[in-house]
Amino acid sequence: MSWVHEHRFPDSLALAHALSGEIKVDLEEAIQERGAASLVVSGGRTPTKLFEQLRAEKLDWSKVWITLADERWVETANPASNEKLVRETLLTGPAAAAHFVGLKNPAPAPEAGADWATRALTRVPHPFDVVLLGMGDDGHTASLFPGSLALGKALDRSAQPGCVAINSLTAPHARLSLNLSALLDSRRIILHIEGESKWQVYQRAKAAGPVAELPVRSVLQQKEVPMDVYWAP
Ligand SMILES: O=C(O)[C@H](O)[C@@H](O)[C@H](O)[C@H](O)COP(=O)(O)O
Repeated sequence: MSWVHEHRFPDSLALAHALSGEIKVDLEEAIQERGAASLVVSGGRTPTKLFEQLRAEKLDWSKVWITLADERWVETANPASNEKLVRETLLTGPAAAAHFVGLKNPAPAPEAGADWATRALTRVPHPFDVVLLGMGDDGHTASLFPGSLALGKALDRSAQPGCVAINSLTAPHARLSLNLSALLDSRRIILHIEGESKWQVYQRAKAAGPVAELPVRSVLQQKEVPMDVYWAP
């Protein structure tokens, strides 16, 4: 699958150093060419080391816009909040100067908050310069979960880029996710996964099969946006 470039590292720190430098170059080039840069990040445990490296990178963060690939519908003070994770681990140090656009809003549920979040997303320069995705052992990425009733709507490539309320059958919290059209409204997608079990899921996802079974296939099988996979054991 020549469209996807794989990068394997001996450990997560080596990956974080390399990927941080890669993203820095992308953001600097965007600022140089268009006067602004945009980065979409995912939550979860995997990106913490990367965020700790990235926040210290020397670039004009005041010209960088950052948003989320998905959000759990909890208060932003809740430990499960992706916004909380990003504010505490990425938007500090030099990167504190970046502009952050969160997805959580006062709506009582993501279904009621989706339109607001979609409008908020338009404040982030797009096509997004870098979209950083994670993956679960069930093959979800962002909050595109297998078995979710809203998965078909979220994967509809004819839909306008935006946010979709989506609930997982297994993961906690109601969620809001960028739909596939929004994720592909980008110049580069990077899938950052760590651990042997995720590497095995990724190998399955690379093989042909239904996207609904392993929704990460929706970004692995597309040929619109260059894609890299960064992996460490
Ligand atoms: O809100 C989230 O949880 C993330 O956006 C989600 O897509 C994450 O990337 C995967 O669930 C992997 O999470 P871990 O890095 O914790 O394994």
